[in-house]
Amino acid sequence: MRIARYPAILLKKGDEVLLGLNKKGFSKNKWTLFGGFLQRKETLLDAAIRYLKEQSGITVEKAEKIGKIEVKFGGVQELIQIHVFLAETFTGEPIETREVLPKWFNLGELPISEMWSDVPFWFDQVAGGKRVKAFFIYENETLLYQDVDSPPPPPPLQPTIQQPTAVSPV
Ligand SMILES: COc1nc(N)nc2c1ncn2[C@H]1C[C@H](O)[C@@H](COP(=O)(O)OP(=O)(O)OP(=O)(O)O)O1
Repeated sequence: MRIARYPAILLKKGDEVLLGLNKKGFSKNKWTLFGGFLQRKETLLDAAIRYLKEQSGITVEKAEKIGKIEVKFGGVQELIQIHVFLAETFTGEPIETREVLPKWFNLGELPISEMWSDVPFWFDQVAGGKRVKAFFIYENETLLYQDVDSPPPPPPLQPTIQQPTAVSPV
């Protein structure tokens, strides 16, 4: 099965998140994270940052990989992998582009009815900084199946400490 990789970025400012209303494409008329199809020779992070800039005018220097959302549509031999990044430090003001209308939403007031139906199953976790891994199956626009998992954070990197070798008494 073909895998389509989509880097996407959630920008957070206090209790608000920036979403984009897509004016065209697969997610037309839906509010989504900023993102799109991964191009050749790009890392997921570089592409997520690029899409945010292109679609909203906002610049971020760093973002944390926080989720992997997999989506399968019935009858389509393709797995959509949305690689979600979270960013909380940015410069610039959102500007409308030809493709996307960006808008800040309070976390308690998301436009759920105008978002993909999988979003309520993982959005709060990601916005709260918790890692998430999820798999969804759609039939057309109807969500048929969901499996949501919250993997524990990776262990902190430990410096390798060389244990002193025991000296045997003479
Ligand atoms: C179908 O399930 C989806 N769920 C969620 N939560 N988000 C999705 C889904 N499909 C796409 N997205 C996200 C990925 C991106 O961040 C945006 C825009 O995606 P879209 O596929 O519309 O992107 P385009 O670059 O416009 O691609 P096309 O030109 O191929 O339509 O939504």
